[in-house]
Amino acid sequence: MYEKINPPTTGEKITFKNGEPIVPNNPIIPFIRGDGTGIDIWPATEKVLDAAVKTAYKDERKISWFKVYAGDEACDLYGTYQYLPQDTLTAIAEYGIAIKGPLTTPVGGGIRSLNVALRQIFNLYACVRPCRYYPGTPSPHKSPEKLNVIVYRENTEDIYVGIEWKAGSEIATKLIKFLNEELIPATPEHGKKQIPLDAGIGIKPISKTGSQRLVRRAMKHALTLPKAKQMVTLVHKGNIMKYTEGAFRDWGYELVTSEFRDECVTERESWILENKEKNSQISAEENARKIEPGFDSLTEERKAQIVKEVETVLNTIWTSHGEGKWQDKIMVNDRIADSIFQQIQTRPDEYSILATMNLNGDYLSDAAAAIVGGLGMGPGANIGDVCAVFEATHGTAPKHAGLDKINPGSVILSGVMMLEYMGWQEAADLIKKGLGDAIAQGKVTYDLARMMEPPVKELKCSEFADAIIENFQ
Ligand SMILES: NC(=O)C1=CN([C@@H]2O[C@H](COP(=O)(O)OP(=O)(O)OC[C@H]3O[C@@H](n4cnc5c(N)ncnc54)[C@H](OP(=O)(O)O)[C@@H]3O)[C@@H](O)[C@H]2O)C=CC1
Ligand SMILES: O=C(O)CCC(=O)C(=O)O
Ligand SMILES: [Mg+2]
Repeated sequence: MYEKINPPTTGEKITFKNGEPIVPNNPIIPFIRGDGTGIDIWPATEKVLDAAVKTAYKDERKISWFKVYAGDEACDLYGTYQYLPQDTLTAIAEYGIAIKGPLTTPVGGGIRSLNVALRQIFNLYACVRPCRYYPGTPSPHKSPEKLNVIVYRENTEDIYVGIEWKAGSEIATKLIKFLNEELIPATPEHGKKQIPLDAGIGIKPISKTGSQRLVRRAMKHALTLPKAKQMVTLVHKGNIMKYTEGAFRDWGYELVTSEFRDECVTERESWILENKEKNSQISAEENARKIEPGFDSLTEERKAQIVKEVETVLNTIWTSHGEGKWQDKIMVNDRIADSIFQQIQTRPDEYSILATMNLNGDYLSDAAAAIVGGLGMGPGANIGDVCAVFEATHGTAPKHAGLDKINPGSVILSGVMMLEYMGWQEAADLIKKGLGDAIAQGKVTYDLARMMEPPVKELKCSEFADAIIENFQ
C-alpha cells in the first residue's frame, strides 16, 4: 500500500463519526517534519507531546508517530519535484489526524503551496487559529491580555484556489478580451471599465456552501465558550467586493438566523430590541431611524425596507429574544476587514470568534499573533468533517533554520489543539501550564527574550521544550 514508508507496528487508527474523531488509547498519528526551521521545531514538539501524554496517562495512552514526507525532505526520498508524495496523502487519509511543520512556497513561479494543497485535498475547510495571551509574554502592546480571539478562516476557497493566469499568456489575453468585449459591456453597472491587456488575472470564488459551513463550525465553537465570549464577527470587505466578500457576510447572517435562531442575535436585531425595551411605544419608523445612520436622507424605497426589517424582527423574535433575553445569546456582528485590524488593537476585548474568508484570515491571524507575543505563539488547526491537520500559523522562517534557536511554541500549541481535539484534555492542560510557567520564569527563546524587560538570557529551541516539560509538575 505504501511505496517508501511503513506505519508503526503498534497502534490503531482514529476514525470519525458525525464529524467527530473516535480516538483509541494508542492512535497512529502521521507527522510531517517541515522545511526550514521544521528541523528544529518538530523534535522539540514531539518530545513535549510525548512527555505530556506519559505524565498525564502513564502507560495507558501513547501516540505512535508515523513519519510521512512533504516538501524538501520528500524530494530527497522520493525524487525531484516529489513534494507531496501519494504515500503521504494515503497516510493522512487513512489515519485521519496529522500534524505538520511549515512547508516552503516559492513566490512568483514554482510550485503552488503544499500547505494550501493539503487543506484542499482533504477538504479541511476551517482553519482555526486561536490567539490568546500567556502571562509574562513580552508584547509590543500595552494590554495584550485583553486579546483572546479565535480566527476561523475559510480554508478552501477565495484566491487560494490558485486559478491564475500570467500576464501576457495566451489564456490571460483571451480572457481579458472576452471580459472587455463581451462580459463587461453586458453588465451595465460596470460602465466603460476595461482591464489592461498586460494584466495577470486571478479568480476569487466565494461560495454559499463554503461560507456557510465555515460559519456553522464557528457558531458551534461559540456555543462551547463562556457566555462573555459567545460572539461571532463576520469579517469581510463587502463594501468593495459585493458579490464575494459581501455575499460571505449575507450568507453568514442567513445561516445564523436560520440554523441558530434560538441561540443567537445579530447586532442589528439587538439594537432594534433594545430600542423597544427602552421605549415600549416606539414606532417602527422611529426605531428604524435609530438603527440606520442617515435614515432621513435615504430613498423612500430604502426607508420602507428598514421599517419592514424592524417590524419583522419585532414580530418574529420579540417573544424569544426581547426583554433582555437577547443578552444571553451568541452575538453575531460583522466588521469590514480593514477596520477589524485596528479594532483588535484598540478594542481587543470586544471580539471573540472572527469568521473570515481565506485571504483576510491569513493576514489577520499573523496580526493577532503579533499582539500576544509574535509568530512563535500562534498555533492552528485545519479541520474538516473526516480529517484534521494541525500546523502553526507561521512559515519556515528559513534564516533561523538548523540553529536550534526558533520558538517551537506555535507547533507545540498546535499539538495542544490536537490533544484537545482528541479529547486528551489532561495532557493538553499540562503543556499549557508548562509553557505558561516557563514564560513566566523568563525561560524563553530569542524572539521573546529580545522583548523582555529586564533582559533575560535566551534559551535554545530544545531548551525551551525542556523548560516546558520541567514545569509539568
Ligand atoms: N503553513 C505553512 O507551512 C506556512 C508556510 N509559509 C512559507 O514559509 C516560508 C517563509 O515565509 P516568511 O514570509 O518568511 O514567514 P515566516 O512565518 O516563516 O517567518 C517570518 C518571520 O516571523 C518570525 N517567526 C516565524 N516563525 C517563528 C517562530 N516559530 N518563532 C519566532 N519567530 C518566528 C521570524 O521573525 P524574526 O526573524 O524577526 O525573528 C521570521 O523571520 C515561505 O515559503 C512561505 O510560503 C508561510 C506561512 C505558513
Ligand atoms: O502556504 C504558504 O506558503 C503560506 C500559507 C500561509 O501563509 C498560511 O496558511 O497562513
Ligand atoms: Mg499566513
